[in-house]
Amino acid sequence: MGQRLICCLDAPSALQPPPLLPVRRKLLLLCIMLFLWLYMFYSCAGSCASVPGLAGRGAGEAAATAGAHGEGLQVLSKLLRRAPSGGAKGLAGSAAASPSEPREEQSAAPDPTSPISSFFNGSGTKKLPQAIIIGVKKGGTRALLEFLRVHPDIRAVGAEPHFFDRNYEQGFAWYRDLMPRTLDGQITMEKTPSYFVTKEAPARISAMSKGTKLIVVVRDPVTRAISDYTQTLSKKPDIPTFESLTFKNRTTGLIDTSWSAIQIGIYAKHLENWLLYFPIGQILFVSGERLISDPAGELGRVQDFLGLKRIITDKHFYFNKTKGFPCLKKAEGSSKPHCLGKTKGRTHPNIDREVVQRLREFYRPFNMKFYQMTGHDFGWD
Ligand SMILES: Nc1ncnc2c1ncn2[C@@H]1O[C@H](COP(=O)(O)OS(=O)(=O)O)[C@@H](OP(=O)(O)O)[C@H]1O
Repeated sequence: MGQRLICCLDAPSALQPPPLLPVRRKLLLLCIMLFLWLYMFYSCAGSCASVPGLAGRGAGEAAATAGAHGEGLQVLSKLLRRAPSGGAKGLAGSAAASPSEPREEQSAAPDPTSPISSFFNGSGTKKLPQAIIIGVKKGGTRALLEFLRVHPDIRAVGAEPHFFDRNYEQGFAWYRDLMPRTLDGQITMEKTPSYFVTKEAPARISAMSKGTKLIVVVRDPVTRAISDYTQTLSKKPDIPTFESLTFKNRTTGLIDTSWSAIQIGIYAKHLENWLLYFPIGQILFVSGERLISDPAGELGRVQDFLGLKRIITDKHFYFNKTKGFPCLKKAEGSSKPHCLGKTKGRTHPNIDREVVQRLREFYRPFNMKFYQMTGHDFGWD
């Protein structure tokens, strides 16, 4: 009996839990926590784009940022990339219909309705934009916005809201809701290139705020028209030739100014409309050509105009020979190089040299007027 007692006291007690159990319990608890954590991240995939630091970026880019923060988060990155990126209410439809911006070029909009996402969106508020890229279509507006997003003090909505032209009746609350959350000192931005040629846009933007800073990326109107035509051709291969659309009467050489591809390039005429509501100093004109040949230089001007520290410099860019354009060494929220998609930098069709020449003559007086109005010679002639 005594022997048995000694034996039982020495042996692991039946009353004590085996030493492995607490470890298992801890492991189980850890697993549950990890699962919950994964679930929360997965659920907020879209909304993470609204979290300061990731604002206005799609789930993929948000994921890339998460991935950059640690090895373990790389698994999360993959999950997030697969996560459905919901469109902001009412925006998806209008953006899909946008003639200036094919859908594949737009960043995924966040899903602000997810309840778990609001947990992550605690800091920052949605504000109406203080600066807008108002044009011009095919000027290089997407490149400018993507480059600006590298700046930590800029938060931009990825898709084109088309508020001041197509969605104005939705009201300012709708518009504000599309915006990413920002902290004090951060600038909210959007770009919709069609604003520049929309008659009502200047009065409407002025009604939102007289102090709104306006940015216009302008490009040689002849190349811009060809770029515009190339985009339409890529969607509708059966359209008439550029040459035939250019003229009302080819024999007399009368240009068809009602064709939007031609009309948009009469910059001086559109600018007059803006100057009724905004002083010229409140509008920055970015050269679409220089945005390609010297992106850092143009970005320097834009940062000055926005009152921001010059953080985006030549260190951020490299020239991608295959793409034929400058690209970002690191897209914001990613460690990987980033070029714009294949709908930017399309090969243009060859246009009859005489037609190009005629168009140059047509635009010359308007260009001169535009140089005079802006105090800047863009060198298109
Ligand atoms: N870095 C970089 N990468 C690619 N493309 C660049 C870049 N910088 C400017 N561009 C020029 O941008 C032109 C498209 O202009 P937008 O972005 O304003 O087009 S849109 O109105 O939003 O559809 C596009 O016009 P196309 O070349 O005719 O396709 C480009 O020439």
